[in-house]
Amino acid sequence: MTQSILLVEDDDTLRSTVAKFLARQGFEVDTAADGATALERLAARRFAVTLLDLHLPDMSGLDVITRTMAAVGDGGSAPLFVVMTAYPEVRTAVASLKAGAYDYINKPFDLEDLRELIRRVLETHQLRREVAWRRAQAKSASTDELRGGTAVFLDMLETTHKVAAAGKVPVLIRGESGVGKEKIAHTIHERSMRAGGPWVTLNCASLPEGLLESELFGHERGAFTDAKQTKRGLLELADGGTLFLDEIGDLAPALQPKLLRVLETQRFRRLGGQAELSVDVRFVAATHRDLRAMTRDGSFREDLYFRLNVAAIDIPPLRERQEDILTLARHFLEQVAPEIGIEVPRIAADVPPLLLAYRWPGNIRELRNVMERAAILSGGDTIEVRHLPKELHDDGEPGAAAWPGDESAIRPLSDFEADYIAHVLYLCGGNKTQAAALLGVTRATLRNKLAD
Ligand SMILES: Nc1ncnc2c1ncn2[C@@H]1O[C@H](COP(=O)(O)OP(=O)(O)OP(=O)(O)O)[C@@H](O)[C@H]1O
Repeated sequence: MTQSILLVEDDDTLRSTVAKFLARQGFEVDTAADGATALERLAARRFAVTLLDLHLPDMSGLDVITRTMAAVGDGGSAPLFVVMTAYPEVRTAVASLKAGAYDYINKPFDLEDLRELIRRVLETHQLRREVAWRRAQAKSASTDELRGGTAVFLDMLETTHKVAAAGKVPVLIRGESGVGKEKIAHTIHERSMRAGGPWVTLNCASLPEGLLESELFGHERGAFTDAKQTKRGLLELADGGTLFLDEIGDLAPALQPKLLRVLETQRFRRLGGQAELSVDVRFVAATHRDLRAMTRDGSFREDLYFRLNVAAIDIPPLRERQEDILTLARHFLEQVAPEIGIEVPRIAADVPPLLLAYRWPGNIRELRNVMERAAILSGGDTIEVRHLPKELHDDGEPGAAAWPGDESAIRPLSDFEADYIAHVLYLCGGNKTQAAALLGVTRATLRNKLAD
């Protein structure tokens, strides 16, 4: 792949000599003779390396670095600056390294030395990305592992790992609500060579069309009434990394061709902007909808569907991988117990059959909620049937049989109280002070009731 270099130098002779030399080395070279042009070029596209003179007619090279770094922000991937400085200016060189430059070379320099420096900078940068990638891989394997051991799940995981390694190929993840689409998407990012780059997410159903568009593409100052400042869109923030588009089936028809264009060209314009910006982004989309059917009724563009669907991953619903239910249930108990300050509860023998028989319409997210609620209610002891929500007793009919039909089924009042306390605690994310306030009791009373 041809690598691009931006050369910022106001001395015409030096600029043209270095530019020609670098072009002969096989680099694609772009030039700027002042700071303002350099900033424009840097905002418009990514360069493998930017060679920067510190003395520019309109600003110092240091300003160029500082402003670019500020515009990139924490999440973005910063350009690699190599500063060109006259020999007595070592202190300025040090200042530019502090500001974010990668390396520097003293003027006058030998062109061969420059070539060697650029080679080294590119190599080190690549190595750093790889180290970040390996670290992220090791971390994701140890701390936030995906749980599941059924054949369908392992198959799906194998596809995920293959897809992760497949360069920039767009991925479409399909599955019911709560099956783990976002988690799989994140796994793809973490197991890819982009792991060291940004991970950015956008829920296409979360914002009205206009806001979503400016969120994605960014806007120039004055693009619309409220656009007081130029804003970089998520596409720019995801440069060098992965952009996760959740609920892609909800993307407004007007935005579909715009997204298609970015997918195809990796180029776009900010709202109200003239300049074409280019990015290096991998797209991973997810949906619980049947996009194929949506292309037939015209609500989703067929070309966009085919473009997204280059690699597809189907996550099976939880009820189709029953053996994973108990593994996940235990996993969530182990996860939540230290968070709410209890021992990991045991599970009574009559609970697993109910967990297995239930259809889990909300899939893994619902299972996690049920187990967290039950853990709170159990107080760290044993999780019993009464700690499970009603839906699990009479599958899928919440509210039905709320009151017992005959005397033998009547439960003590304290059971209902305990259920209700658990529910409120659950709503408060386990925060006892908040739950006590809502229930109109003191924290001590709540603690006693939980201990009963
Ligand atoms: N294999 C798994 N092992 C452990 N936890 C999982 C697994 N899959 C999903 N989860 C957890 O289940 C919850 C739901 O997952 P996630 O948000 O990825 O689902 P989703 O399909 O994207 O949901 P939605 O359709 O609502 O956006 C999260 O808390 C996630 O951490």
